[in-house]
Amino acid sequence: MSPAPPKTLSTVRAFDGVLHRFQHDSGVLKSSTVFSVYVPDTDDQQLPVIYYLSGLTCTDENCAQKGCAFGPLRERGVAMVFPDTSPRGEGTPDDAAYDMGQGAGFYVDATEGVWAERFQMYSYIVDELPETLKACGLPLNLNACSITGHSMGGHGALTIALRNPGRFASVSAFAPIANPTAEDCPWGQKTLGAYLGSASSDKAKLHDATELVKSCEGFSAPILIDQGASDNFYKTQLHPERFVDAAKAKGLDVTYRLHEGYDHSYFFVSTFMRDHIEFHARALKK
Ligand SMILES: N[C@@H](CCC(=O)N[C@@H](CS)C(=O)NCC(=O)O)C(=O)O
Repeated sequence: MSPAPPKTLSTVRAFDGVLHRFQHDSGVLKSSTVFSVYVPDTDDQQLPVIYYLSGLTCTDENCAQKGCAFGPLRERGVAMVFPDTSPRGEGTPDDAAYDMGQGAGFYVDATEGVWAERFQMYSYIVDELPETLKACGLPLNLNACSITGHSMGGHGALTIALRNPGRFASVSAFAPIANPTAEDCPWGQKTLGAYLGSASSDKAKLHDATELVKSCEGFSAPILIDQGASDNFYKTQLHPERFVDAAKAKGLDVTYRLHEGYDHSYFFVSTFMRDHIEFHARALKK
């Protein structure tokens, strides 16, 4: 079934391009949802696309406002799509804590309890969002795409890329939650446990980049991961080196950079955003 056409909420000019904000009724999320797309000015009707998946508590706006992505996107002639991080609105379940419920969809298809009906962010990003983008009237080539994300969104980018080999030209992550089913990842234990029944189940391991990479077949896209050494969540939640070691053992093309002094915030993300955009632009041949 074709998704309902999106409605334009706003357009704003920035860095010789336009940030478009759309709303649509998502059949997958069973709610109204919002996403943004930055499109640099161009005569090219076939711009490649980078999907940016945000972290806990974020909407489509955090990275658009603080990620410093537009200048490098304009220079390379690449568009960027910023989805929300969960379903929202009337009738959508939530949790009092910031790390579960609205703003914390974890890019999985929930199967348990109140979450199962709407918390279907994996299917939304993989299937419904690209279909919806086709109806936006923008000059995008949705067959030429890469994916990146921050924290929970880095987890989303890595797991979605690994589960869909050949779909993304490249994948990158800023401080990803890289091994969420591990006992020393409280975010994964709690929230994947709630959404999928148990964080140690085979179902949950399909949403764990470190577990997926150990058994991935046919995946050859280059991978870039940046991590701040002064990130409070580095050793207590994220564990990026576990993914990097497993990817290297598999012979994958992975670059890992640990940056002294950087924390988990958008000061860190924005510092290295240009590198990520250039990394993806090379893979997208821009
Ligand atoms: N609020 C949480 C942390 C949540 C958090 O750090 N979220 C990150 C992604 S994991 C973020 O991007 N926050 C929004 C922002 O900085 O704009 C806490 O106090 O520990």
